[in-house]
Amino acid sequence: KDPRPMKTVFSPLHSRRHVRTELDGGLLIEPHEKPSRAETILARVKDQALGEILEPEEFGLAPIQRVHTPDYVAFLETCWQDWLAAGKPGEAIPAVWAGRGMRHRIPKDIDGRLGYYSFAAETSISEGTWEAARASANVALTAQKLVADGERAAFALCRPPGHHAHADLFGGYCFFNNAAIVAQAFRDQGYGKVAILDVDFHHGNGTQAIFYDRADVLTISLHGDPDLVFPHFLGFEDELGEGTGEGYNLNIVYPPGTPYSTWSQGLETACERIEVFKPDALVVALGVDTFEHDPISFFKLASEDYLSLGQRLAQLGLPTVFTMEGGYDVDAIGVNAVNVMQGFEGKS
Ligand SMILES: NCCCCCC(=O)NO
Ligand SMILES: [Mg+2]
Ligand SMILES: [Zn+2]
Repeated sequence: KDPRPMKTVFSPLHSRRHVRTELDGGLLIEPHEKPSRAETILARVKDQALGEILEPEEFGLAPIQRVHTPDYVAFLETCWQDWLAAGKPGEAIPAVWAGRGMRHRIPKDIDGRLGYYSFAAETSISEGTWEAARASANVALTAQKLVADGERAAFALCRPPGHHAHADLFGGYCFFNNAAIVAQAFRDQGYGKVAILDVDFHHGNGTQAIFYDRADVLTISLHGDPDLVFPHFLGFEDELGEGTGEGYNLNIVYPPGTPYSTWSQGLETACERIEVFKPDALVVALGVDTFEHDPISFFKLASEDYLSLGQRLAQLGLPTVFTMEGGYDVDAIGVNAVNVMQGFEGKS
């Protein structure tokens, strides 16, 4: 049991992601996934003296490409300049996809490549998105290194988030799947089994897909019913994994209005599954859009429930990396995210 306070990893480069648009309800709105989210959490970490705050080390592309395909990474690196070179007036937004009966091949044109490499249209790209996404992955990998070097737990204050990103798809405000990159880094460093627990309101579709046929990484997500909310096309309870991975994916789905008293039953099921799996490390994809006042979600967790969540996770007794995912009530995001860490550290 490590008595030392939990370290937080944060990069000011998150602010290089500052898109002006998000397609929502037929309008281009101010994006929910905005810089003040990370700044508010950072301020709360400092206000609560949670622990030391570190800037990330540079890990390069190799650990990213252990999860994401080289062509996808290359696409993200040049997307904005390709879009500008094509003379487009606005931010880069995908608008065309291969529907049923069409071909999944990689077009030359930037509009075609935006569609090929995404699954949703709300996630605009502009200048600095690449740099911010790379920094977010470095934040996650620095937290993983802290834990691998002996810390009991570390908080990767990631922005942009990652759990919706597939091996070669962006969407849901995500580009690099930070939680998956951390899990794969643990595996590459000899941790035989890793569990990823996604407590974000939304299904971690990217994380599920990346490890779906593998038994060495257990993926679990609690989330709003995909029949009703994003990501709509994955995250149902009958998705159990495939091939070698069958039995190593668990989705726990809840309806609108779900309070912590109900949600925590799913958390208990998840924790019991993790205990049976006996992993060598735990990655928690931490979204706090489960909050009762979150503008885009429909669960009813209260701020104090995040203390309980942290306490429960600590009881697993595993080396733990938290990767920041969603949460859009910016006034409350700092208290809610840091409550998880303080609960983990024993605060009730
Ligand atoms: N209308 C798009 C909603 C994207 C989901 C964002 C999120 O918080 N995922 O965890
Ligand atoms: Mg989730
Ligand atoms: Zn979310």
